[in-house]
Amino acid sequence: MLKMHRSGILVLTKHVSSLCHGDVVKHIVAGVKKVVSSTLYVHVENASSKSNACGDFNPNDADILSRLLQGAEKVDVQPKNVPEEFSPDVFPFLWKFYSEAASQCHGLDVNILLHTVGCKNPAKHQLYRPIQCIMADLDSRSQEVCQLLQKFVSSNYNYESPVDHKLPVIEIADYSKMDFSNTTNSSPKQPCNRKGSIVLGGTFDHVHTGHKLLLSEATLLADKRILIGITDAGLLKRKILSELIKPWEQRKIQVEHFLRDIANIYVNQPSEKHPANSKLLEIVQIEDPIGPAGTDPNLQCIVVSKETEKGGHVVNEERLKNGLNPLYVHVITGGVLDTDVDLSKSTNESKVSSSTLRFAMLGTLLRAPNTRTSTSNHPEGAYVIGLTGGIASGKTAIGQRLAKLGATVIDCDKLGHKAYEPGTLTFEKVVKRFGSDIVDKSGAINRGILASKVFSGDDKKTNLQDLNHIVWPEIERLAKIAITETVGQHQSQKLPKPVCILDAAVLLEAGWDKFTEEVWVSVVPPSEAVKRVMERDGRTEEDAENRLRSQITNAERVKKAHVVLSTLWAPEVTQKQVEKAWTLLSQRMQPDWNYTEATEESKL
Ligand SMILES: CC(=O)SCCNC(=O)CCNC(=O)[C@H](O)C(C)(C)COP(=O)(O)OP(=O)(O)OC[C@H]1O[C@@H](n2cnc3c(N)ncnc32)[C@H](O)[C@@H]1OP(=O)(O)O
Repeated sequence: MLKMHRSGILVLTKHVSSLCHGDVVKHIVAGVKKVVSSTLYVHVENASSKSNACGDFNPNDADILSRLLQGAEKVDVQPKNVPEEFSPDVFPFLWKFYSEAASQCHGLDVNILLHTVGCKNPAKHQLYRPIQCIMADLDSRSQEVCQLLQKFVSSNYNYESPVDHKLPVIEIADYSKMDFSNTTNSSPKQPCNRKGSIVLGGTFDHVHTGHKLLLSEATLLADKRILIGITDAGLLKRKILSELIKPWEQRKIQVEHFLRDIANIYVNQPSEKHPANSKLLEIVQIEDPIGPAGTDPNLQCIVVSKETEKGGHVVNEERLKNGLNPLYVHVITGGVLDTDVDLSKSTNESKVSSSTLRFAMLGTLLRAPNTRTSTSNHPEGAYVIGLTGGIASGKTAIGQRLAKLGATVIDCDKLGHKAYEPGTLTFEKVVKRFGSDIVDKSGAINRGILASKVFSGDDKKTNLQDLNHIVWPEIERLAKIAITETVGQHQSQKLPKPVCILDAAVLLEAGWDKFTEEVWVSVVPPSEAVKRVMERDGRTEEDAENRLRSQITNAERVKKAHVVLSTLWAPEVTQKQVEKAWTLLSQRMQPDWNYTEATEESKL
């Protein structure tokens, strides 16, 4: 059985055209899967457009490597980073490798290195993440091959390694068992030429396989400059689960890190000194779908996916209007990019797109649970989860599902009603503040009348603030009593620590997150919430919107959420999310659970 490593570099010596053949990539990825779990770098040695130096396979691996090393050792005497044409098979290879890895190796972050592709005598390249082993398509039983590979990797890359001895070498592809017939005499293809300065755009929420392909092909086609427009939050409001889209700055950094890792690029001003033939990367914020692609005269090519090809033509129409040359539209091989898929019909999380990745985040832990502080006035003996969300976001349905799984749900809306029952001090305070016209014939507060004072009219804001100010402390007191009673019952029956769900619509506005271990937020789009309030409570659209506006937004809630759930789809989809959230919660309630270790593991 092979030892698993967190990270490694795979050296592929066979020519890309042969690597693209049949199931070769599939076999290679299956081999990699047994060796690395977290980060993989892939070095493609032979991507030249000329006939491949080592591709018509020489059975003597050491010979191949010696030749590679001769190249590596000559770096000081030869000019570095000399551009050359590369084989068009690089594109299908990238697509095959990235998509095969996405389907076989869940959680493996693959980075196919491109600084050698289309470049003679590349300079030593910096790998930004440590590597623990070398994998190759060469026979690692030979000590000579292993030593040469170790030398090859150390002379071509700067990297950190957590192992203090030489990196272990593992063979992952035995070509002798693969069929390469038909690969050598295929008709010659046109080599790939650089297309000048390249532009591309997108949301780049989670850099997934589709984005990696888009960014890789753009990098290969660029000769001097890559301009990337990343969408600003305003453009994203209509996307599915838009609240879960990462902030712009974070999305920019992810794109930049990926490109710095795989290619010879720089991000500061061109006047400064940079390695020969490195490419300038510019990332800008775009507030409309066209961005600078429509106005920058120094661009030659736009890189798009099949799904966004139309956008490329829209850009060209805009350029023509602006008196600029149209761009060459390069459509990448395969890939699914930022299209919002219909998750109500398909809950298949394996299809890679940003929306499916956001969907997969539902129910998972997004940040470390709160730690108790001496000032948090935290109820003892229970694991308290604040369940919140906008009006009609489905909190009650989620609470009921959690109750079936074993949680104790404390309904704070109901406690709110109890708080000002006749005869209580809170009743007197509310009536004193809002007038006796809110008291109905039975002597109880008429919530409909009270609601009209706090959700509509000129004074609604102050009125709501005052009502909250009077009622929240009492609801908090009643909620804490309910938690203490639950703890008492569990202790007397020798049951494990209870999970108490504090179902509270305005938990965050009230600042009650300070005495919870976690905040779980239920989100539905505002339009859906309004529709539900009209149907559920028989309210007018205006009334429903007023209530919604009196609360904070989904995005504000998600910023403080540990777990996000959504009842937007069929009940069974909600059930799956809740079960996932509950299972993960049970794991983190174990005494030996550790956030740092768990998040490291979940990256595997
Ligand atoms: C910190 C907390 O979350 S405690 C729980 C919420 N309760 C409070 O804040 C107490 C003040 N609220 C109240 O007294 C009542 O809700 C009233 C008088 C405003 C309205 O009463 P009713 O019309 O019967 O509404 P009800 O209490 O059933 O609540 C209906 C919706 O109003 C919203 N709502 C309730 N209180 C508030 C508030 N203080 N601010 C904004 N929205 C509120 C909720 O979103 C709730 O819908 P949801 O359960 O789908 O989320």
